[in-house]
Amino acid sequence: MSGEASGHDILKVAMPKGRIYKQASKLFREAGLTIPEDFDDTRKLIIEAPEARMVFIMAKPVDVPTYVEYGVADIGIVGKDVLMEENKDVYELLDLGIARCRMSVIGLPDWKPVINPRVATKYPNVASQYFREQGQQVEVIKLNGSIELAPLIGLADRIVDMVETGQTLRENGLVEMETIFGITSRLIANRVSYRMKNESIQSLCDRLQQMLTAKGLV
Ligand SMILES: Nc1ncnc2c1ncn2[C@@H]1O[C@H](COP(=O)(O)OP(=O)(O)OP(=O)(O)O)[C@@H](O)[C@H]1O
Ligand SMILES: O=P(O)(O)OC[C@H]1O[C@H](OP(=O)(O)OP(=O)(O)O)[C@H](O)[C@@H]1O
Repeated sequence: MSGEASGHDILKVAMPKGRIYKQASKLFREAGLTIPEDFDDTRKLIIEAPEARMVFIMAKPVDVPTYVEYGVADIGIVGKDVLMEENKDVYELLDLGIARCRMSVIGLPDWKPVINPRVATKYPNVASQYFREQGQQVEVIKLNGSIELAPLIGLADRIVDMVETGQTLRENGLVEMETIFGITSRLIANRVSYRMKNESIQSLCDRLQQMLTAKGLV
């Protein structure tokens, strides 16, 4: 029987450490999966959930598509922002409706157009593509966090970053100029795993989808 697709395959799931994973584990539990009690507090990086027939791999969010593309994880949970930036060869299966925010162009309220403006961002591919499509030539500067600092201290004219409540913008006197796209977390799958473990992956998708629909989340 080995290698055959069945509804009982163990799924290796890449989970993003940080702000998404408590929301994701809540979703899994609401879909009826048994996730270990200490899951939300542990520092372990590989966590077995035998009753759910899953093994969780606790990854840095931006690395989730890499684990899934290489097949060391069958499926993963990741923000649309990371999917757009990383452009990996994975299937996007489901919109989980969690960690909702948006990718925007942000600047100081008195911003004036300049030739070849500098744009700071954690998402250089997203920013380059956006400004290219707008027909604007910009210099993109990659930062890894506290992106809102860049226009405040003169490193960049504008930034491309995520906005959720708008609190970070308000507290730093910045304004949202344009929204590029909306963001939620997605369930993704490795292409081979999706074929080989189709029944297990499809059954998980169905359970999650039913629960999300019942809760009106997507
Ligand atoms: N303010 C926010 N509101 C809602 N969702 C957000 C917000 N910021 C980020 N996200 C979503 O959560 C994902 C993970 O964000 P998080 O801040 O945990 O990761 P990270 O900053 O990449 O991790 P690390 O801190 O380890 O570098 C993002 O890819 C995005 O989809
Ligand atoms: O609209 P808000 O609710 O204020 O949320 C938006 C902020 O959240 C994220 O930052 P994060 O907390 O990940 O910090 P970092 O960019 O410094 O890593 C994002 O980069 C914004 O700065």
